[in-house]
Amino acid sequence: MSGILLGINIDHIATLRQARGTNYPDPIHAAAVAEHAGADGITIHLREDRRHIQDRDVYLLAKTLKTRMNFEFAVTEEMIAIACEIKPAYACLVPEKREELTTEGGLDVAGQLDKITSAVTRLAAKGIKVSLFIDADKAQIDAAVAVGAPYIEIHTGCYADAQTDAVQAEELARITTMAKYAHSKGLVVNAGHGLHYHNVKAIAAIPELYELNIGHAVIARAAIDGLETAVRDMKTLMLEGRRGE
Ligand SMILES: CC(=O)[C@@H](O)[C@H](O)COP(=O)(O)O
Ligand SMILES: NCC(=O)COP(=O)(O)O
Repeated sequence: MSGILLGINIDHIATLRQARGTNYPDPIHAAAVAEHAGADGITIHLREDRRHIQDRDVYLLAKTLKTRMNFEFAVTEEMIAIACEIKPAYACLVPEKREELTTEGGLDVAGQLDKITSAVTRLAAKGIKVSLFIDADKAQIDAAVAVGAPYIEIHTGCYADAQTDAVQAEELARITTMAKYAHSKGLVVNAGHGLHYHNVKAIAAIPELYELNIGHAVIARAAIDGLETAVRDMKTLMLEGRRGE
C-alpha cells in the first residue's frame, strides 16, 4: 500500500494578512514551518482579485520552497504568463468566479477543450506538470485525458459539504469510483477542497489517490494549536486513513 502525500494550501495565512494590510503573517514563513512539519508540497492560489495570495508571495515562494510548489490559477493569459515565468513543479488549473466565497466546482474541461489543450501544452513546454481541478465526473476525466493533462485533482467539496451521512456516503462512493477510473486511464489522481480533521481519513483511504491538498481546515487549526501541530496532525490522520486504521 503506497503512502499518500500532503500539499498544504497557505492561501488563508494570506487572508489573515490582507484583513489588515499588514506584512504579517507572512506566507513565506508559514510555508517553511509547514514544510518542516512534514508537508510534501505547498499549494497557493493566485486569484485574479488578489484577495489573499499576492504576486510577491508567488515569486518569493518560487525561490524559497524546499519541497515544491503547486501553483493554482484560473486559465487566463495573465496567470499562464506568470506560471511560464516562475516554472513551478505543478500548475493546477481551477475555475474562478469573482463573487465566489471559495471555489464552487470543478473546471469545465469538456466544454472548452481547445482552450485547456492550449494552456496544458504551453505549461508542459516549460516543464510544468499540469493538473486539472475537476469534479468526480467521467466526462471531465475523459476530457482531462484528451487535453493531455498528466494529473487531475478531484474536487471533494460535495463530499465535505454533505449535510447527511447518506449524501456523504454517496459522494465518497462517487469519488472512489472516479478516482479508480481516472487512475485506470493513466492519470495521477489528487484530491482536495473542504477536507478537515473529521472527514479526511475516508478520502485518504482511497488507494488510487496520490496527494491531498488541504488548506482552510489546517490554517484554522493552526490559529489555535500552531501550524506545526496542525500539519503533523493532518498528516498522521491521512496515513492512518491510508492504512485503514
Ligand atoms: C481549488 C480549491 O479548492 C482551492 O485550492 C482554492 O484555493 C480555494 O479557494 P480559496 O483558497 O480562495 O478558498
Ligand atoms: N485544491 C484544494 C486546496 O488547495 C485546499 O482547499 P481547502 O482545503 O482550503 O478547501
